[in-house]
Amino acid sequence: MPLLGHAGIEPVEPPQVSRRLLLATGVAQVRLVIVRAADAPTYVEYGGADVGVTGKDVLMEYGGQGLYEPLDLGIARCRLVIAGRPGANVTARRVRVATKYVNITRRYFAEQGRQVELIKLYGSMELAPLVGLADLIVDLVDTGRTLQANGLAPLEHIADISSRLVVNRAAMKTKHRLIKPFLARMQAAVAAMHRSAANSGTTGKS
Ligand SMILES: Nc1ncnc2c1ncn2[C@@H]1O[C@H](COP(=O)(O)OP(=O)(O)OP(=O)(O)O)[C@@H](O)[C@H]1O
Ligand SMILES: O=P(O)(O)OC[C@H]1O[C@H](OP(=O)(O)OP(=O)(O)O)[C@H](O)[C@@H]1O
Repeated sequence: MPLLGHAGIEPVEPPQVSRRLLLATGVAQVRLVIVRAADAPTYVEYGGADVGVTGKDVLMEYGGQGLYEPLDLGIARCRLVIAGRPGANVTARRVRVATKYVNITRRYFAEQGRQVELIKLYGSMELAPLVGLADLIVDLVDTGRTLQANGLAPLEHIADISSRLVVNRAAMKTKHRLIKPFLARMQAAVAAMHRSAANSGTTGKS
């Protein structure tokens, strides 16, 4: 929201309070669509929204070639890792891995020629190794506090994650005159955020 504000886009009612999912803004041609992070690529690919914001983890899991990804917003930074009990045997012949990122996980292990059994979960992955549901998990880590609180540790790094701006391919062409200056303003807002984070000694995490 602060980055959008920087780019001159403010919703007329605060989304944290409103129950509306389609919000008017101060700019006549721009409305805000409120969806779950995991649904953002679908809305943008199929034209339910021209532009979207979502995590790189979501985009990697979604896959496909349907979206432009012109800007790293540099917020919501974290890492996608394999985690398990410290010292867990990650090269055992057949390990069970619990995650909501089944596509990423399948790809990652297949590229390394490692055989795994995937268990799809929708959240609280850290619980799975504690109750013997899985040997390993694939999940996001920021401070590491959630892993630590559950007696787990990061074992392998898969990817650095942050929020990205995505754009519908057709809209990029047909609404170029609206989208191009918007992208430029968002880019300037991200640069300004990084400058002020550097000056105040913070990292730009959300
Ligand atoms: N600890 C974290 N630090 C930084 N960014 C994070 C962290 N956890 C999640 N994110 C980012 O926020 C996005 C949404 O988070 P998460 O996957 O936890 O959604 P959720 O809680 O399942 O949301 P919903 O229930 O609305 O679907 C992630 O895709 C990721 O990019
Ligand atoms: O390393 P930490 O700083 O502890 O952050 C990691 C936690 O953050 C994310 O969960 P989130 O808080 O988004 O909750 P949810 O996925 O269960 O909704 C992720 O799934 C981890 O559980």
